[in-house]
Formats: sequence, structure tokens, C-alpha cells
Amino acid sequence: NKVHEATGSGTGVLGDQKSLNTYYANSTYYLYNVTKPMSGVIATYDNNNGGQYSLPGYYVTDSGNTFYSERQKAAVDAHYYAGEVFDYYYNNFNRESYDGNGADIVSSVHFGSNYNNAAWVGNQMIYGDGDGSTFTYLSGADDIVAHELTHAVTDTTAELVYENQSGALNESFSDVFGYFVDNEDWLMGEDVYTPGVPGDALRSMSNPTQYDQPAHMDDYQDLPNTEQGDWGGVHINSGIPNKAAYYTINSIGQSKAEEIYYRALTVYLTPNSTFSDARQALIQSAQDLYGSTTANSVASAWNNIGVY
Ligand SMILES: Cc1cccc(C(=O)O)c1OC(=O)C1CC1
Ligand SMILES: [Zn+2]
Repeated sequence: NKVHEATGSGTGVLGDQKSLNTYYANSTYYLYNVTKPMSGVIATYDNNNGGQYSLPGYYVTDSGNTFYSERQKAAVDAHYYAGEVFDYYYNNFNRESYDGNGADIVSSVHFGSNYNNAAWVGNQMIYGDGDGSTFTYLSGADDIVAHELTHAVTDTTAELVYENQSGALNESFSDVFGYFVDNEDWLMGEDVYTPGVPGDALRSMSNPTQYDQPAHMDDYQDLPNTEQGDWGGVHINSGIPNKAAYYTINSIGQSKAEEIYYRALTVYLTPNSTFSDARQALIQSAQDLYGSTTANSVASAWNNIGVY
């Protein structure tokens, strides 16, 4: 309700200043806000390096509504970018939160110790601090936050099984919506990856091979469906559909591409969809929304990466 809504300010992971939606109660301010009057909240917690706390941890608060400390940086960005991704799905697709039904968006930062990962753990997001050389605080990248929240969208729509081709599609759709939200570049995670090395990234959608991902079906890697095998290479073979997305966005533009990708994810894809099923789902979505010229552009993008 209105009496509690406040606007705080914070310093993000990269030292940037930003305004924050905060909540005033018990004479302090929380990284917490109501997304829509009738529905969910965005709430950000500190998991205290997996110390004595289980998830989500404790609320991030500041009596002055100023979140400037080193420890608060990861929470500032997790909270701010969660709001940015909420707005992206709401404004572009009228989807209220990741489930379309105003689900609470919960994030926990400072998860684990020197944890070089971020993840959607089925009901919330977790962000490690990184070890300081491979990663800095992982919530500092808007494409990572969008990537993680899109896993939640996928889990409440196509439910693409996280292994082999369906798992690589799951990964690719998270990267693609990470691009749509961030769209500064074709790189993933560049803002927080190797803070000591400028210009590199976890993955490149325009040039997957730069980071040892295949960019064509001929180079699909048959890996074991084990943790060691990255569940059949879901973060490796995603380079193939990612390259198709790069061609598609360049040929039809972002505004058509995001509608087509959203329609494919929410209307046509199913848990065991293959790369060829994704090709068909995207062509059909293009045909439904924009007609055969656009559908043909999508078909050529997938021809270029050897998926028919
Ligand atoms: C850093 C990281 C490690 C393990 C899994 C994921 C995962 O969420 O799949 C992960 O996050 C990303 O890939 C984001 C996009 C850069
Ligand atoms: Zn992922």
C-alpha cells in the first residue's frame, strides 16, 4: 500500500548510482517493493555467504534509504535489475512476473562462498560473489539477471527439460531474453566476468566459437547427461540456437524477434522440444504474427546453422 512506498538510492556492483524501489516500515527501509497493487513483490535478501542462514536469508535494509556500502552493492543490482526484468516482461508481453500471475520475485545475494555461479533454484534467484578473478558479484550484470529470471519463465511455460537439445534451448532462450533486456552487445555476463580482464565474457551469441561453443549443428557436442557433462552440454550446445537468434535478430529486428521468441516459448515449445522443433516453432510464430516474408527470414537463419 502507498504509505510504505519509498525511493532509495544505491551504488551498484560497477560503482554506478541508481534509484531503488524501497519499502518503509519499522523505521527502516527495505529492498522490497510491491510490483502491482494486486499482486506480488520484489524482495532482495542477503544470504550471508551461506553462513548460519538458509535461503532466502535476511532482508537488506538501511535506515537512511541509502544503500552505498560494499556489502550492499550486490543487493542493489539484484533488486534493481529484477525490477527491470519485471518491467520488460510486463511492458512487452503483459506478463505479470515470471509466471504471468504476479508471483513474488525473490533474490538472495552473497550466496555460498566465492561462488562463481548464479541460478534460478526453482522458486528464487541466487547470486554468488564470484571468487574475484573469474567473477565479481554476479548480480552486477543485467543480462545475467534476465537470464536467470527467464529460466523461471521457461519453467512456467514450455518447461524445456534441462538436458541435451531441450536443455540447450532452455539455455539459449535465457541468453536470447538476456540480450533483449540488455541489448548493448551480443556478449553474456561481460559486466561481471573476469573483472581484471576487459572485454571478455562467458559467451558470445554473435561468435559462439570465441568461447568454445559450437555455432553449427555439424559441431554439436554429444556429452553425457551428467553434471560433469553439463547435462549433455546445455551451456555448450546453446551456441547453435544462439547463433540462429543472432541471424534472426539482425534480419528482422529486435521488436519482431522478441514477439516471435516469446510466442514460440509460451505457445509452441514443449518439454522435449528439439532444435528442429524450435526452428518450426519460431517459423510458425513468425508466420502467425508477421506473415511469410518474416517466416522465411527465420527459416534461413536456422538453415545457416544447419538445423532443418
Ligand atoms: C554463471 C552461471 C553458472 C552456471 C549456470 C548458469 C545458468 O544460469 O545457466 C550461470 O549463469 C549464466 O550462464 C548467466 C548468463 C550468464
Ligand atoms: Zn542458464
